Amino acid sequence: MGKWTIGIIGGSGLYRLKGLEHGEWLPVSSPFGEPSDEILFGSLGDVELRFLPRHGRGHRIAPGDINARANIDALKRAGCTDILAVSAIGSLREELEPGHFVAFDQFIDRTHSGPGGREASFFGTGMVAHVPMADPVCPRLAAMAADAVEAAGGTCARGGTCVIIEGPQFSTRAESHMYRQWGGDGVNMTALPEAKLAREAELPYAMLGMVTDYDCWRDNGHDVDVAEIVARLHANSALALATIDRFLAALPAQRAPSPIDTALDGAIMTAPEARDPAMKARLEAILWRIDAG
Ligand SMILES: CSC[C@H]1O[C@H](OP(=O)(O)O)[C@H](O)[C@@H]1O
Ligand SMILES: Nc1ncnc2[nH]cnc12
Repeated sequence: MGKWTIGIIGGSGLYRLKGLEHGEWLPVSSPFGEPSDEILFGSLGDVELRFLPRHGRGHRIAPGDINARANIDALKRAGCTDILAVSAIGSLREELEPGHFVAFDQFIDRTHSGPGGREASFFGTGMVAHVPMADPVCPRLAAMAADAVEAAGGTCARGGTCVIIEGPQFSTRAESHMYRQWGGDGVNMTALPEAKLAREAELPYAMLGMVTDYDCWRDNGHDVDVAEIVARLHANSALALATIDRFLAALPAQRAPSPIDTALDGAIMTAPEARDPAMKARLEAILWRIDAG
């Protein structure tokens, strides 16, 4: 059993957290490049908190340019044990109305990862690792996030599949219909590769999607636009902040271990003597537990 240090990644409309005790924005450098912003260090009661706005304060960074490796590495260096990500999402289901929340449990990846774009792994040639992603979300965190939405007076679906598109354009109507046929419940541009990297960093991750719009599958002559999304984000911001407060307040005093804490056990394929030393050095924070053990 140990202490919680919760990393909150704020999406569109969530660039600051109010009410943190001794909250201080501090730079955290990462060998993977620049994180989206400084990290807000603070605490609420007994819980340590680290907050990072995914697009940077002022929403400077486009979805495809977010350096998710630097963000996750910096949160790991900042001591996080778990990550709760909050994101705007488009709804692919009639019953998921704007204003509702979804604690997703599955993702479908439609992003284009690779050099110069979204780097989707800390590992690669020189040190090869394959972590399990069958269940990309920590069920314990997701359930607590859904409880927190309800405690704050909101509505939250428990489970659902989010399709992560490359963006920055919204989907075509044909794509939106296809995502529904695939079983998608929501659509977003940012939860991946973030969730994959969190798993490689052995950080349990949950994604709370805030429905800002119906994606364009409805064929009712009203398609998604940014003005509608921003209005919804403003209307929902108090609920999002209250949800985070409730989430933190309801955490058990002690953190029981999660199987995700050891996700790298058995995942690294490269023999110790064949590992690239420079790569190993860059992976210092990700491999802390393994190297310390
Ligand atoms: C403002 S609509 C597009 C924007 O919103 C979604 O998520 P996030 O909250 O992380 O910004 C989507 O992925 C896009 O980044
Ligand atoms: N309709 C949509 N498509 C992709 N990302 C979104 N984020 C919020 N609404 C979205």
